[in-house]
Amino acid sequence: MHLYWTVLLINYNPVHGICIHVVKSILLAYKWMAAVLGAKDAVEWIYRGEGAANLVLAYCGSAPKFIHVLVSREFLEAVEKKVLGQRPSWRVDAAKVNPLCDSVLLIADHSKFPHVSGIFKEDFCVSVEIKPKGGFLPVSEFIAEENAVKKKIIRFKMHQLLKLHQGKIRKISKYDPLDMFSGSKDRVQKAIKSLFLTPQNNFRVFLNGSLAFGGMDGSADSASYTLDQAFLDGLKHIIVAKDGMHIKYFLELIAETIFKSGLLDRLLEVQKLDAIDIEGAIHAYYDIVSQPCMVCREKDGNKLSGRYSSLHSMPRDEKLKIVRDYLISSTAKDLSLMISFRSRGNNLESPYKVVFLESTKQTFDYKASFIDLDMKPLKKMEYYYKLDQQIVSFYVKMVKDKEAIDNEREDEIRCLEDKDLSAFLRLQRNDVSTLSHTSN
Ligand SMILES: O=P(O)(O)O[C@@H]1[C@@H](OP(=O)(O)O)[C@H](OP(=O)(O)O)[C@H](O)[C@H](OP(=O)(O)O)[C@H]1OP(=O)(O)O
Ligand SMILES: Nc1ncnc2c1ncn2[C@@H]1O[C@H](COP(=O)(O)OP(=O)(O)OP(=O)(O)O)[C@@H](O)[C@H]1O
Ligand SMILES: [Zn+2]
Repeated sequence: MHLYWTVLLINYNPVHGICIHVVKSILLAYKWMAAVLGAKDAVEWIYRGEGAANLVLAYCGSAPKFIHVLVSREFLEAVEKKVLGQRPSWRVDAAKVNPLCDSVLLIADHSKFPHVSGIFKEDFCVSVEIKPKGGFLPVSEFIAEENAVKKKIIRFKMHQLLKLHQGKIRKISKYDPLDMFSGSKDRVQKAIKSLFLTPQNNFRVFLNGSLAFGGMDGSADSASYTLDQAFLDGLKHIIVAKDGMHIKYFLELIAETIFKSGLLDRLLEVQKLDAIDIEGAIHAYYDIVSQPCMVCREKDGNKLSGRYSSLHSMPRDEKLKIVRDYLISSTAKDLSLMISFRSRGNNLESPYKVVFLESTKQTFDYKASFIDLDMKPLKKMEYYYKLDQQIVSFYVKMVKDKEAIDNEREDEIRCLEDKDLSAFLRLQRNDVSTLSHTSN
């Protein structure tokens, strides 16, 4: 018998105008789904995580699998009440479950292997969730000179400074997406280690579907990254290491899988659909929504808008393609990758891909999936442009401030050196005179 573990996505009340497409797609199944979940059914749904738009619950009951599920207001209210204690308070304040939804979306739980009873005795499963973010430096000719730093420094790194300044994070991430997407095994390993050291909202580990490491709330600054004993004990079920270095080997396993699977190479291709950067795409956007181009209007003062005339004079379908590709790329820059592992043991019939971990000489089944694939909405384009400019200008300012501070420090050091030198010379002169006194 196959028992599928599923997760349930409940749309929040769209107070911030978020995501109604999930609800729309569910209504299609209305006619043929008979069961409606009631308040008592909430016990079978456990909190899995959440983002800005969705609250994600995993099914732990034994009912047959479904694809779309109708729900009652009572079920939604009971679920909201049930998980309240587990949700981060800032998420609770930011959004409520929409009690008017009459249906929710069931999707496969990618943090587990579907359980097939009788085949696997040791069903222990460890999963990682990685949000790799954008992994390439733009080369667009439309990037303004004052923003040229974007071609050298990855956005993630610049954004970290702004987030630190805004209090969204307490320390700068050690992670560099350029390592992750480098195609070099050593650099992928470095990226995984960095994620482990500073997971923020980019790295989580689940043991048998329950969060074991990293922040649950999806915020960039989750408080508890402590390694609890349960996590270490859990890893011992998967990784066989007499030297006790389970974490080291686990990180190697993740890096090996990412490197071998080529998953990020394919993701990078999609990210690169953003060929002309938001500084180019924004012009096409204004034309598509038939609004005057605010960027050209602003730049008119310094006679730079001519530079974008090639974009404004393009045929409409090309402009549409630019914007569509930009939004697809943005989705690819914000999605997460989930990889689940279990020890393969002697089972040769497994339908899953295999990875071999050289350090422990173990073979693992793995399955990898991308999650959070909701297409970014067109209306975000203006916001993307503003955020991009904010990130870059803040970074440039910080670098300039730092240079100024460094220069000031150098001056101070020079001054101090001068003072020390003259003090030293004075001392020497005194010594000489003392010496001459003594000799007299
Ligand atoms: O702009 P970014 O790079 O900060 O990405 C946002 C993410 O922030 P991050 O920097 O990864 O912590 C942000 O993540 P959090 O909610 O902060 O965990 C969202 O994923 C947001 O997408 P959406 O608005 O929910 O569709 C993301 O917005 P998009 O820009 O991808 O639309
Ligand atoms: N299919 C899945 N299997 C297991 N866990 C999942 C699945 N989908 C989502 N999750 C968990 O729930 C969390 C939130 O889901 P998701 O990112 O889709 O929500 P969102 O509201 O769209 O987030 P965002 O703010 O990034 O847009 C994920 O980070 C992940 O931990
Ligand atoms: Zn323009």
